[in-house]
Amino acid sequence: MMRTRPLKVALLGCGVVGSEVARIMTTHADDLAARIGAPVELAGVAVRRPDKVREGIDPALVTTDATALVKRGDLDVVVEVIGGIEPARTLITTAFEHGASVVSANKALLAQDGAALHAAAEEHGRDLYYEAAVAGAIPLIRPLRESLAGDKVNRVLGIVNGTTNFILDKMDSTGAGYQEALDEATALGYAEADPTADVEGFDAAAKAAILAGIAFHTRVRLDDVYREGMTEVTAADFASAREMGCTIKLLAICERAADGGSVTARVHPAMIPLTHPLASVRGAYNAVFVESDAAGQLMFYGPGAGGSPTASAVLGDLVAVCRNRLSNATGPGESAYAALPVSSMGEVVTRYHISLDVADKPGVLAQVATVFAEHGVSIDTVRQQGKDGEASLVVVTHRASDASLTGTVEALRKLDTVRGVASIMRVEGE
Ligand SMILES: NC(=O)C1=CN([C@@H]2O[C@H](COP(=O)(O)OP(=O)(O)OC[C@H]3O[C@@H](n4cnc5c(N)ncnc54)[C@H](O)[C@@H]3O)[C@@H](O)[C@H]2O)C=CC1
Ligand SMILES: N[C@@H](CC=O)C(=O)O
Ligand code: NA
Repeated sequence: MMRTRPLKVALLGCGVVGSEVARIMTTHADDLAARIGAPVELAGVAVRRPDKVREGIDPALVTTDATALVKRGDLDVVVEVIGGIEPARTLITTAFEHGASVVSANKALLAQDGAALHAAAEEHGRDLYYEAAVAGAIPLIRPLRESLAGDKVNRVLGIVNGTTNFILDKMDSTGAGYQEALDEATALGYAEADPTADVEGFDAAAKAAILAGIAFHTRVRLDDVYREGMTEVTAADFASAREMGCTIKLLAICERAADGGSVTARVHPAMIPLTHPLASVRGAYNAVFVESDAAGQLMFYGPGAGGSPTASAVLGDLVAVCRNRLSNATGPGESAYAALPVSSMGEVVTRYHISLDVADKPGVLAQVATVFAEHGVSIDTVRQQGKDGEASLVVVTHRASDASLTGTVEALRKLDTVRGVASIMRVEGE
């Protein structure tokens, strides 16, 4: 039966995502009411620039005082799509204190302060939902939190940043320059307010922290995630990748150790075979593999960024949270009972593609091979190309620990015959 008193929703932030949330709340109002069992009313919209014309939003609802809005006391749900740490964190905790549940898209905040925010939600008997925070429109948080709650997840691997996938895809497929591709991603609403978060891997690392925490029922913070961005990926790297039948993607990889006693989480560019499903993820799309004991391998794929796709995830959470309000229930909170330590990057085991500039003379290959052997890193293939007394040597290893590889590279740099290490890239997905 439909309740007549509307559920009151406040929107904090009306940018790329917020404006789409407001639009869909209006255009789909009847369907949302039918699905929830009560109408949903936009009770206030906090913005930074009040003079901006916002189509479809009653100017009487607009305020620059987000704090007063969340303190009203009559709100059922606060949707936080401002981004960043403050004032978002204080606004969310204030919303809980004043009786509202919260839907957020803020991965940076959740990766840093997720535990405290979950605790605040629990203390006040309210919900904290954030499907939009990881991989945009793709349902991933809810499947991990709910659908896979009876299984044991061992690995989560994928592309979780739309901006960098868009840039890498353009560089690979059209030869576009980095800045040109980044400007386009920004204009399309994919990039963070400060795109450094995207290109330096902070955004993907925040998402990896959130995914690892939920998947492994443990606490993983942004600082626990090893991070390398994609700003150093060059056209030459793409050429090398192509010669190996690979492309380059920025991956987030969260793994449970084989003995189950610890986890790792990392973000870095990696070569993957063109035959791997992740290689064909184009533009701002994301794709994530989840591997678990009982289910085996699952793949989640879809738009990972952009106003409308992200608003879809926010609206899905809004419906879920509103339903919970009507039944005086709350959804699952934080599950961190496993309390697993997060191991350092040195313990991660994978394959490597190393490109060296070396002197083109007899014995160099043997010297280089000896260094690899001394560090216990087994070589899979070597390719050498000579040019005017110099040569480029490309070594692809078998699986080795990151610590052994780091030791190998340090020793290689000390060889007189090695002029430089042109690039080191991990090889995944084989
Ligand atoms: N754009 C995207 O594709 C996605 C964004 N997100 C997340 O959604 C959130 C919002 O992102 P966007 O909409 O892209 O950013 P945006 O920069 O377009 O929008 C944020 C809005 O908040 C406003 N704002 C800033 N401080 C405020 C304050 N104190 N009070 C009221 N309004 C304030 C800004 O003026 C701006 O209009 C961020 O946490 C972002 O990481 C998540 C998934 C995808
Ligand atoms: N900047 C982010 C937005 C979505 O999370 C991205 O590009 O993925
Ligand atoms: Na999502």
